Amino acid sequence: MLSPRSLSAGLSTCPCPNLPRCSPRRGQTGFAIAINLLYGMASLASTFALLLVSERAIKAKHVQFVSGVYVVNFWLSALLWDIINFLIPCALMLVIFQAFDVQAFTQDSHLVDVMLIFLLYGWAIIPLMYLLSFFFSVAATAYTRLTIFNILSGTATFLAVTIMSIPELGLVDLSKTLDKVFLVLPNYCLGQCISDFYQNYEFIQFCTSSVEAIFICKAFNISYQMNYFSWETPGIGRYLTSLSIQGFSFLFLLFLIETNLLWRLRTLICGICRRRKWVALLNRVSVLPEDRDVADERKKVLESPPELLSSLSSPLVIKELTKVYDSRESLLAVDRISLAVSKGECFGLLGFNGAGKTTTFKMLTGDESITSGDAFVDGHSILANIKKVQQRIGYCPQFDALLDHMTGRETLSMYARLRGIPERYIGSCVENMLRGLLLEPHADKLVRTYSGGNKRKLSAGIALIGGPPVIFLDEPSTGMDPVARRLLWDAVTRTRECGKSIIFTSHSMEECEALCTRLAIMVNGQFKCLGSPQHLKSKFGSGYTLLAKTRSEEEGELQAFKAFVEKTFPGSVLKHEHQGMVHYHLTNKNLSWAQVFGALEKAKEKFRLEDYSVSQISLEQVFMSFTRFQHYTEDRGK
Ligand SMILES: Nc1ncnc2c1ncn2[C@@H]1O[C@H](COP(=O)(O)OP(=O)(O)OP(=O)(O)O)[C@@H](O)[C@H]1O
Repeated sequence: MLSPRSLSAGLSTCPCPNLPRCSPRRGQTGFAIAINLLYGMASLASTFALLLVSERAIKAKHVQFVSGVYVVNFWLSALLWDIINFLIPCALMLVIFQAFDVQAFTQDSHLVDVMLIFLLYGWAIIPLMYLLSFFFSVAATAYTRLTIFNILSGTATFLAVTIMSIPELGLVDLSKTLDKVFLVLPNYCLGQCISDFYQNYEFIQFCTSSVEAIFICKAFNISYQMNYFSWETPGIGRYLTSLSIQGFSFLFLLFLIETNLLWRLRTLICGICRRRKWVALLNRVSVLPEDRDVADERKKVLESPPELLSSLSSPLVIKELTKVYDSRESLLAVDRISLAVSKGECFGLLGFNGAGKTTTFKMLTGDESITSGDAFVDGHSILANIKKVQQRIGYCPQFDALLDHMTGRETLSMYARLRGIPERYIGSCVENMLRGLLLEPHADKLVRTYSGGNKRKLSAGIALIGGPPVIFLDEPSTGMDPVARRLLWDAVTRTRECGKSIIFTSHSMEECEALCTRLAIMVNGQFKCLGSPQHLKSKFGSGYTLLAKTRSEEEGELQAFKAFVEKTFPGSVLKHEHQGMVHYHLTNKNLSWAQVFGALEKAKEKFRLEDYSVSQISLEQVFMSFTRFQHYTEDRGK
């Protein structure tokens, strides 16, 4: 029997060299169309991974999930939209077939058949591109590598099978085996569908054209299928069936990955293997003494069930939350923190770079796995029901997770919709947020044209819109100008006063003093102190701060003033000295304001001080006093 592929490759086995319909040149047409189509489709298909890679890399996808998007909705809507977009160039291709009178694809109702081939190919290749997009974090790299993959998995496999099916090479059996193996590749199936469809049409045309032709076809055992979708060669039934199954399989794998089932399984297995190592790591750290307030908070959380704490108006309960990163060597990033955040509370998480603040947020929003412990939002466990938790939280990540091709207004409207705000209120809600954050002049500009500060405002707006019960803000005011920062503080304060729980990180002590009702200083993944700003200042910063400026040209007077301070306020510590400016910590707790000012007013005349100020110890000084606890591992010292 003659293989249609051997003919399609333009081989000398054509049984009817004198008949124009079966000339080798005509035999090559289907093959050539298939090859060219595969090249085109290789680059078209890889474009469907571009947006996904960027969305995942900048965490925009995560923020959408946190804002309440269901995994199924996210992927099926993406698939539907991409298939529609994919079918547009496919429809143009049909117009080209029509324009060039490619009868095999245009006669009878073949346009519909070819469209079905394209549709099933799209159904299979798009989810495959979605799956492979997980291997990349840069869109351009994803595009080039996926195009190469598509070319190899389409053109190369199609060519290999076609060449091996030449009887003279003696590899027909191998080609048949490979034909079955490559059925798992959408690009291969597309090539075969187009090529075989064309050949089948040619055979039908020739073999049914005259009595002699029927005789020739019988004599040379040329098989053709009147039903183009037949299972037997050159029907394309098995390729189409394979494409349909591939679509379902790739989507199934995608949901396995997205629902973190595979990842959870891996974490569970790794957890069992590494548990002993982790326990040793935790035991090593646990010998350090704990601050009284931190211990009290831990006791409160551990002694009451989270449901009870939630009903007692603590929507966020963190219970012994721990994270160990297992990259090169185990790194304890978050060390058994316990905390209950009440309604209407703004809790500040302060810490040095690499202290573990962002990791805590990542675990609380479902972006990172939890090594041990748990957290509860409105009584729902993160471990058991992350979706319910995500529907109740707003998240402003450390780096802006914004979609560049949308405007600020569109972005806020989208998140308002995701939060479930009724359609009729969305406009006013978005307007209020834009006004509140001073974003109105930029509302209709594309996000990619925004300055860093405006992007930050928009990220904060996304977290605040719709007023979820618990809001996480990771360094929300970074890069904002002073006016914008104050507007953000106002927005955060208004949200807090509406009874929402806010937990935020910042490196600005001024911001913490302005916003926090309570705060904790985190060092090496542990809370080192916890309480209201005033409580921490009183507890860790007794005494006063003295800043004085002498006339720098007179060194003698400076030395005399220093001697005066040390004599008048015994135990005072010189913190800094710079160009005639001295910074003292007056440690004596029993000094009154009157004593300090009285002494300094006299000194002002005597030592010709340019200026001086006395203040209570600042939060920054309290923060700085914890520097000694921070150890910088290779990773920590970012
Ligand atoms: N994916 C990761 N793999 C391994 N180690 C990590 C990973 N992410 C963070 N770390 C390490 O965990 C520690 C805590 O990092 P984290 O980003 O939580 O700190 P942070 O307090 O948010 O710092 P910053 O103030 O600079 O944002 C650091 O030592 C960091 O190097």
